This record gives sequence, C-alpha cells and structure tokens, in this order.
Amino acid sequence: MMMVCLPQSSKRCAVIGGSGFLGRHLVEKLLDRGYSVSVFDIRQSYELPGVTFLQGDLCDKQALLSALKDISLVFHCASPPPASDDRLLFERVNIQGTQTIIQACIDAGVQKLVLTSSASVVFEGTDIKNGKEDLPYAKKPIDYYTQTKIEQEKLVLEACDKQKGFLTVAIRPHGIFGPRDPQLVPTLVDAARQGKMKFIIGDGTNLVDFTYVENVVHGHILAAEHLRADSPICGKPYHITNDEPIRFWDFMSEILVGLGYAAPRLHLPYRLVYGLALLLWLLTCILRPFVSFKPTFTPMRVALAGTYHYYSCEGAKEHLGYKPVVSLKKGIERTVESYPHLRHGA
Ligand SMILES: NC(=O)c1ccc[n+]([C@@H]2O[C@H](COP(=O)([O-])OP(=O)(O)OC[C@H]3O[C@@H](n4cnc5c(N)ncnc54)[C@H](O)[C@@H]3O)[C@@H](O)[C@H]2O)c1
Ligand SMILES: CC(C)=CCC[C@@H](C)[C@H]1CC[C@H]2C3=C(CC[C@]12C)[C@@]1(C)CC[C@H](O)[C@@H](C(=O)O)[C@@H]1CC3
Repeated sequence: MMMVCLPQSSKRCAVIGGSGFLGRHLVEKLLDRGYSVSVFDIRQSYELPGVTFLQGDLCDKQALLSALKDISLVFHCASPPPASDDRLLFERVNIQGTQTIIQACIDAGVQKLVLTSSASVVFEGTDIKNGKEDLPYAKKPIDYYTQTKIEQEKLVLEACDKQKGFLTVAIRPHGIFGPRDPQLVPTLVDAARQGKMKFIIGDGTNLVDFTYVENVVHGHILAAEHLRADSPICGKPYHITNDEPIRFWDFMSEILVGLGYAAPRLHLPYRLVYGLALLLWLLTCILRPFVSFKPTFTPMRVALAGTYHYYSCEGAKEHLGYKPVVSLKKGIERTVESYPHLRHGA
C-alpha cells in the first residue's frame, strides 16, 4: 500500500473516540505505521502498549487541552451510538462537542483534524446510486444522529484555515463492518434469534455499500498524510467505500448464513414496513416517559434496508490514492470468523 513518508514530529496523534469500534482499529493501524498515539474517550475499553489513554468527555475543553498537548494530528471518531435516538445527547456531543474540539485544537496548536463523518449526511430515505460528494446535505435528515452529523461535518470543514495553519478534512464511510463491531452484526443476530429476520423488505434488489473497517482506517490515514496546505483535500469530504456495492439482503444473508442462521426469504412491501416503523417510533416517543422500548425496525433501518444507497469513491482514489485493501468477500469471512459467540446455538 502506498503511503506518504512523514517526519517523526508529525507522527504524534490523538484519536478522540479511540476506545470505539472504528477508533480502536485506527489506533492499531497507526501504531503499526509508527505513530505514537493518545486516545481520548469517555471510557477505556482496552489496553495496548504504546498507547496513552486519557478518559474524559469531549465537551470538556480543559480535559481536551491536556490531551492535545504536543499533538499535531487529531482524528475525531467519537459519537453517541445512532441507536440511542437521544436528540439532546447528539446535539451536545456531535455539535457542541465538535465546536469544543475545534477550539481546543486551535488553542493547542494542532495542525490537522480528520473527522469521521458519514455518507448518511446526504441520505433522506430515497435511492442514491453512485452518489458523489457534491450531493447536497439531506434537507430532511432521517434521524437526530444524521441531523447532527451534518452540522458536525459543516463545522469541521468550515474551520479549515490555511492562513492559520489549521487543516481539516472529513471522511464519509458507509456501513462499516468488521470484528468487534458492536452494532451491525450483534443487532442482526439479535433480530434473527427473535425470529425477526425471515423477511426481505421490498424486492431485495437494492444495492448498498458495506465497508470493511480496515478500508475505512486506510482512508483516514491517507487523508491525514495527504492533508497539506497545497492539497485539494483541505476542507473537503471524501467517501470511503469497499467500491463493491452489494444487494442489502445478500450481505445480510451472507452474514446470517455464515453464522448458522437461515437467510430471509419472504418479501414484505417496503411502504408498509416503513409506515409501521414510523408508527412504532411515534408510539415510543409518546410512551417514553412511562416505558422504555427499543424497536428493532426503526424508520432509519427500514429505509436503509429497502433503498439503494451506494457512493462513488472516485474522489478518494484521485486525491488520496485510495484503493480498498480488503475485498468484501475477505471482509465478510473475517467478520463471520470473529463472532464465534454469536453463532447459532452458541
Ligand atoms: N459504524 C458505522 O457503520 C459508521 C458508519 C459511518 C460513520 N460512522 C462514524 O464513525 C465514528 C465511529 O463510530 P463507531 O461505529 O466506531 O462507534 P462506537 O460507538 O464504537 O465508538 C464511538 C466512541 O466514541 C466515544 N464517545 C462517545 N461520546 C463521547 C464523549 N462525549 N466524549 C468522548 N468520547 C465519546 C464512545 O465511548 C466510543 O468509544 C462515529 O463518528 C460514527 O458516526 C460509523
Ligand atoms: C433491517 C435490520 C434491522 C437489519 C439489521 C442490521 C442493521 C442494524 C444495520 C444494517 C445497516 C446498518 C447501518 C447503520 C447502523 C446499523 C444498520 C442499520 C448506520 C446507520 C450506522 C451509522 C452510520 O453513520 C451509517 C452510515 O452512513 O454508514 C450506517 C448505515 C448502515
């Protein structure tokens, strides 16, 4: 894989959200590539030689300032989980927290900030085929998570200032999967165990992107290493995908069958399921003060399961020299092998 060589001083970096799924894979690869890494996260989920952990809330500027001392490069991949559906939490962490990170980076003399955004910032629940980065932000974002990811990306890209020597770029991954993912495979298996994965929503031909975590990490590191004042990537977003769109339901079936569960077979009309999911979501909002109930089929999940949403990564190929390093087939194999505890009957 082609990477740019950097002087040792620029190899000190911080990963905000480094205890999470993507963050930890990023930390491991950065160590392999000779970076010295500090993790700033609200929790510490592992220990690794060569990594300094600082536990704190990214909304706390003083805590951030201590973590960013002598750091030239920051990766920001922290977010509350999309399933939390908590508007105030998303606003506090993704919007106000990101403003705090930008300010702390500038005050601490950080030179580069790489944000993990999401391709969903342009998704409104209708088909996107080979979407490029020039698609407009969703006018009606499908949930609070997406709404705040849009604001977060705008803040980071607008903060790019070549004169001040503070450079920013955003990576927009889509459907990250791989070992230790707490979201996609566990939710899928949970639904299968409850007998909820018998149905295909829609006709099942919709193509989508699922991106193996190591490819997402590769895109982040390339972005960091190409981020210079004379580079066209300053202040820009880039899609990072596996470049192999797959039918949503084929991907789900491969994971399910790989783990010993039956693949979904029966078809349900998309509009019917979306309407039911919307109704259920409204009900949970109304009943929230009395009962806490988390439906498996949220409007966002149903929209993702029943529409096309795949993106072009030509921009990343041209400006970052990006090319996926792990194929979809290999990524699925590695993912299935990594979840022995979620196998049918385990
Ligand atoms: N998983 C996906 O499919 C996917 C796709 C596109 C974009 N993303 C983005 O990638 C990033 C990483 O996602 P992930 O799947 O690794 O999630 P994750 O939940 O595994 O990791 C997020 C990390 O952020 C930390 N965090 C949350 N609130 C914090 C706070 N207030 N202060 C400090 N740390 C805090 C969490 O403790 C966690 O370790 C997120 O920005 C997410 O929006 C994820
Ligand atoms: C239909 C159903 C309940 C399937 C189970 C799997 C889903 C839990 C899973 C399928 C697509 C996933 C996905 C995300 C979360 C988990 C899924 C809905 C994201 C919404 C997570 C946040 C990211 O920013 C989104 C992105 O743009 O990449 C993800 C899109 C895919």
